[in-house]
Amino acid sequence: MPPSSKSQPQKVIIQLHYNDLRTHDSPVLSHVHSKQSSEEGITHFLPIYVFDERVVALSCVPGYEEFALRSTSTSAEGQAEKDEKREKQEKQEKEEARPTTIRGLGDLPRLPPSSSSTSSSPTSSSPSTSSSNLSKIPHPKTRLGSFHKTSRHRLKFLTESVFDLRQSYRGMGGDLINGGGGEQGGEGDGGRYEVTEVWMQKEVSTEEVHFQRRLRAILEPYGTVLKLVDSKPMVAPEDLPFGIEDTPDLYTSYRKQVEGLGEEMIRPPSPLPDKLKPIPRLPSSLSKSMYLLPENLCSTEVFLPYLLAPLLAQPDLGDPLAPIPIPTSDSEWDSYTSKLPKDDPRSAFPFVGGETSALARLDDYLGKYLDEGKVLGGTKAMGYKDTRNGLLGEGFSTKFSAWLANGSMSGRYAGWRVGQLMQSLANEGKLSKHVEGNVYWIQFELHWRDYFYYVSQKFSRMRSFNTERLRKARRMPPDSPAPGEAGTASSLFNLGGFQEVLKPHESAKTIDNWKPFDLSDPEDKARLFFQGKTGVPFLDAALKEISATGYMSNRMRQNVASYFTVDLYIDWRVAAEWFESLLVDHDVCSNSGNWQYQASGVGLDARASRQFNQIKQANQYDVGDNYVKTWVPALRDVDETFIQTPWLLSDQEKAKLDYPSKPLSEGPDWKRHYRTFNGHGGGNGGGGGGFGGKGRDGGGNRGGKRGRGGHHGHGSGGGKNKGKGGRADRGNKQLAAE
Ligand SMILES: Cc1cc2nc3c(=O)[nH]c(=O)nc-3n(C[C@H](O)[C@H](O)[C@H](O)COP(=O)(O)OP(=O)(O)OC[C@H]3O[C@@H](n4cnc5c(N)ncnc54)[C@H](O)[C@@H]3O)c2cc1C
Repeated sequence: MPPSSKSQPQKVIIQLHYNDLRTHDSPVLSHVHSKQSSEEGITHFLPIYVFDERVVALSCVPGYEEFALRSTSTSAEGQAEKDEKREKQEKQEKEEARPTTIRGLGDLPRLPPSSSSTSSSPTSSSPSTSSSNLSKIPHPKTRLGSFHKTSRHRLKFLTESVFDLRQSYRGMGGDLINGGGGEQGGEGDGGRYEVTEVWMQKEVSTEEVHFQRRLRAILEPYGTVLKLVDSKPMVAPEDLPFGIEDTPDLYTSYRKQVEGLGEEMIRPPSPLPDKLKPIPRLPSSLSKSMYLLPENLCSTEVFLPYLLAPLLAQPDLGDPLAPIPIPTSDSEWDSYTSKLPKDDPRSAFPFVGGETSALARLDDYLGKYLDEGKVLGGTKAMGYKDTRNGLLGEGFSTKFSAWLANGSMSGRYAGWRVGQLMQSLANEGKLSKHVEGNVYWIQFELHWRDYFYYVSQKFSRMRSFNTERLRKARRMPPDSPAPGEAGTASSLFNLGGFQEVLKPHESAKTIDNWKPFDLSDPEDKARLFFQGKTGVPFLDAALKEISATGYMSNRMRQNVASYFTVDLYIDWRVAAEWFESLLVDHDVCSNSGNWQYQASGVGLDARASRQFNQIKQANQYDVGDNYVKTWVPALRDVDETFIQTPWLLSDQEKAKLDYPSKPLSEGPDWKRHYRTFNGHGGGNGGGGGGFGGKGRDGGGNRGGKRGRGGHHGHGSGGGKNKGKGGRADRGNKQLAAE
């Protein structure tokens, strides 16, 4: 039983949400509401979400500027003064707090070991309108390319996810972050609170790891323990058949070993408690150490415009929007919402953020889960592998990635639901080999997500051991900063990537070959790439799509990454940063891991080169050239013979188009796939393949483009192209299978 005496402290567990914006399959909720936790006397549960100023531009958020400037000056004061203040603060906390939702921003609150609160201190909600003050708040940008850390697309998805989480908690009788008073704050009135534990999802990238270390140190003097829970992957680390440091370097070995776990591979999801433990009252002084978001700002509709304003004033390279100035008066703010960009109707990702929509998508794609091994529907999943290489519309792949990335969908739950669908189909006698291959492939892809998560950890750990070897390999003085990037502990962001750790001497030989970039130069190839001006319509379509929507299919991510890293051979990290900024589903391990994988000699790819033949890919996957027509309207009326290769048009015809006259780089094997080509084996599929041929990925796109203006392309191949095709083609086939 929870302690009832007023002199006894009430024990609180805090969950600090980050990339785990859900209540379903939450190990923290299960723990807090377990018998063990009740026996330990845990009486209250406080979930908090912190909009992180390192990744989200907060300069226009009402009241934040004042808070940030005040806390900067406070942090310069001496520790003794701080302690004195805190003592005073604790005394003050004899007052009662009004229900207020908190978003902590900036430094975490210094949580007093015990406190009770009685007074209200609502945060000002009038928007900050002075543009001179706004410049005092740092704007989060990426390191190499200086892109917004979080683009408008992900910001919207994130904000929707946070407020949806709040609704989920409210639906269960709780609240995200807090509410004192009323029904929720009634318990523990006049008592004292002891925060025994703070729980967070374990994060593995450098900045987050540093943050969690700092948090642990802040909490320690108060006797509060930071607990990290590894709730991101589909397969739990403790179930892996190897230690993280022994994670196989190659994906296929990783997957095969993990699949060897059989039925034990994916644990069932954590149960949801019927009723939540109450939230404690907040000390009124909290508003001094933590920015509290007032109730009236707690909706996407109201809050998002303040987050978007700094971004919309300075659109990044490639963004089709014209700049929208930051309002400078109350009346300008009043009309600001009407100027905000609408969602692009061409988007393949037309979804809103949050676990409500995540769970709806799971049902839509994997069927409605009724009971153990009983699932209703699941038609989309039954055609997953056949359609996953599509380019247009929401139906061609699961689209789980954005929810998985911010944790509003659990990876374990998604994988487990795939298993339930297979079980249900087997029970009903509907699991043909073909259907099984399709449904299973979703788990196959989810393993890629886990794999990048685990290898990122493995190599980050190895890297610190190998620093000396790396220094030697690159002939650097022993006391010089670690090779790669100063200040990073992870191999995810180093130019030499995982290979620099695995084979430092070989890596050192090629590392200086990567071409630099200068995004301020209008002719710079990286700049033109980000603007969607490569001159290759198939690629430009994808580059324009990601800028306009924050999403790009897996097929196109591979193509554009191959072009940037192999054909253009520009420092892959700046493109990875551009993706980081834009993607609604940005995930640090999947993004950098995949970029490294595409960049020759950097990632964990057994192949020496992964060069895609962009023309062959366009012929095979851009069914009816609709992808190019959708995203590059300037080429909509170009004849199908030239729409994928407009540089082959006459100068006169080219001059009529608002489109680059030639590609930034033309691939070595492209010509034989040009639709103007009258030689052997042209058209789709190249030598021996033909329209995707027997390639394992062909699926929904297979046979999509037939009989183009009398050009070849039914894949009979011939002459020197007959047979297996070039190295790049073999790479494509392998990739398509993955
Ligand atoms: C250069 C590059 C950058 C990428 N950056 C990201 C990223 O930041 N975040 C991200 O989630 N994925 C990334 N991917 C992987 C993949 O492209 C996306 O996961 C996928 O396109 C998302 O759409 P979906 O959910 O419909 O995928 P589906 O085809 O339906 O796949 C189901 C799930 O499997 C996982 N998955 C599939 N392919 C991969 C892969 N190659 N690597 C890791 N996980 C995978 C994802 O969680 C995905 O949601 C990247 C791929 C490339 C080539």
